[in-house]
Amino acid sequence: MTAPALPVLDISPLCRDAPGSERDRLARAIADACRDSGFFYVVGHGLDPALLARLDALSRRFFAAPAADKQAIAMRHGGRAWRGWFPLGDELTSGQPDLKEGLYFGTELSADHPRVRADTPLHGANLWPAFVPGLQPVVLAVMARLADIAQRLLTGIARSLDLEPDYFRRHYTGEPTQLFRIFHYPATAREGWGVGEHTDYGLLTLLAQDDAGGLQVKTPRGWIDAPPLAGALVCNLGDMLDRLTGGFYRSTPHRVRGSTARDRLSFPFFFDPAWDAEIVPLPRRAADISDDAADRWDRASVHAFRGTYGDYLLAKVARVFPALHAAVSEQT
Ligand SMILES: O=C(O)CCC(=O)C(=O)O
Ligand SMILES: [Fe+2]
Repeated sequence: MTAPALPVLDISPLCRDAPGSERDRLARAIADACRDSGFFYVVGHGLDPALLARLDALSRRFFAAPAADKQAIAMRHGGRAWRGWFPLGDELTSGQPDLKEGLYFGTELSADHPRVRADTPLHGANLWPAFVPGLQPVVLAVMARLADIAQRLLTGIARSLDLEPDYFRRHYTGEPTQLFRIFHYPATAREGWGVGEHTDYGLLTLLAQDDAGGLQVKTPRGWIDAPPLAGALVCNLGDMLDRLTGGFYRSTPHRVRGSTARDRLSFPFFFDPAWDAEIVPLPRRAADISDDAADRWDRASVHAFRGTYGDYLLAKVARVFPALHAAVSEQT
């Protein structure tokens, strides 16, 4: 395997009681990575490889099942919670059908949670496939671990911006919005993208991937591959860090090649601000907002956005799943 072009950061100083000097050194490396491409690998994160291997095996069992079985948990059954399975071609990340199928999960909320009772979109219970009973505990365990890693990583990002380490947790991620997806890119002779060019919507994405490869990142030096690196997670910044920092840190466009020779599985986890958090620039970043709407993949300025993270996310979801969004909106 050739050495990856993206930096590899050992975040273990954030996961144990490391001396301040070690954390400062890591914060400087985080700042460099965030100022450059906004994509980096993390190691020393403590996610148990055996747990990931189990997730991989169970996911393969799910996707290998006939479509009729998978239909039992199709996203339309998830209603406004936006959970469940969607088939190949249903998601339009950048206006074109992606060559992937997938499972959507989020924070597990029961029917008596106030936001579920209020019919808040994207809130509710997950849908679990009865024919892969082991998936539920494994997905929930992986999500809990990734949330802890993301929260710690945000303390490093805060330090890299000269903020108090718990700045993000205090202001944005005390009650984070968390989305977890399992994507299957079947080997196909069809022309197209596995996922079209886009930026992620929230704060941080942590991605585990199998060894097939296909993820590509738009760096200041052009498109490069982000190949799998054993034991590492890929981390990238989302639109909300771009918005909060006035463009000092950017959400970086990326895409996934359509799989040709073999299938690919990936496991992105999105760690985002609280649903009702108002997203305004950080105190010392408001003065020098640099807008890049003209260069962005969707020509939409993240800096012109006003409102809560929930508003932002919902508008994005409506664009990538227009048919489902229309159907779900009609039910209300
Ligand atoms: O599958 C991947 O490697 C990336 C997926 C992705 O970019 C996303 O879901 O936002
Ligand atoms: Fe993405």
